[in-house]
Amino acid sequence: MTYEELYRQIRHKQSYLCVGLDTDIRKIPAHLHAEPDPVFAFNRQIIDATAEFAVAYKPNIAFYEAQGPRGWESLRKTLAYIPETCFTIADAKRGDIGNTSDLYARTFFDPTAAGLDFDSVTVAPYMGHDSVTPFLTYEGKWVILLALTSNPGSEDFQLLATGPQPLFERVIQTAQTWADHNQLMFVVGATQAGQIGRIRQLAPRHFLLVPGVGAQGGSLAEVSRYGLNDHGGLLVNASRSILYASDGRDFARRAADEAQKLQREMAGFLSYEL
Ligand SMILES: O=c1ccn([C@@H]2O[C@H](COP(=O)(O)O)[C@@H](O)[C@H]2O)c(=O)[nH]1
Repeated sequence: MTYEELYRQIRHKQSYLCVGLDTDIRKIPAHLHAEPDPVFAFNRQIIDATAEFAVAYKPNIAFYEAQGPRGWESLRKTLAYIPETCFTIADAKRGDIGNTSDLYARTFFDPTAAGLDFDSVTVAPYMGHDSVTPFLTYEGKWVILLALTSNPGSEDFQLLATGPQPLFERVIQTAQTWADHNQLMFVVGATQAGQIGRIRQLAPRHFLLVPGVGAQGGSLAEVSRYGLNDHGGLLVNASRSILYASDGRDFARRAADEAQKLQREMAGFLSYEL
């Protein structure tokens, strides 16, 4: 999906919601365990219930890998089920020496390899340019680079001063020499809303993937205030607050309610920006 297509979806749905498919087999409603593939049965109903409110879906790969071969199959079916009009993110946080990154990229971007054809993958910047650029050789595919993450440990390295700037700012600036806003996004935690204005100055056109509203307590209002640009420019992710709004038979309806609540709030912010 291109930058302009993503923007069109944001305008059309009046939403920059990304639903995180962090599907934990231990948390899904009991009645789904009778299904042949409980994780896919859960995801299918979540996608059906939320697709009108969301422009993106982000399966977190850990939740599927932890299930072994069954998990990879659930992931493959889930990805195939997500509507074409939605942007897809493999939240895998990969990155290694060049030939290894090359294989990670094939895993998520080349459908003839592992049967997966994601639009994007999250990548850790720590190993530098040659660990990231193999992902950028796929036309029409995106790298979403970890910049300033939502967790408390983000302080350990990302905020360390490197000369006059914290390390995460150097990541954002240097990465823009590898790819432009048509192929590169940055992860910025919603819990870091105080930094989003500065990040917008450094990367005015790039999309920011913002996890951390809902269960982690980040503020959608603050993120939107400082992060929106003239193309939306944000994908705000919520996982647990949507997926596990109920653990009963009404889980999909309750997930839709949560997604709609976020979408309505987003529509209010977008009406000033688009
Ligand atoms: O900085 C980061 C980067 C990634 N994540 C991921 O996003 C979701 C958040 O889930 P919630 O349940 O909405 O808290 C999850 O997959 C994380 O691994 C993040 O939270 N922060």
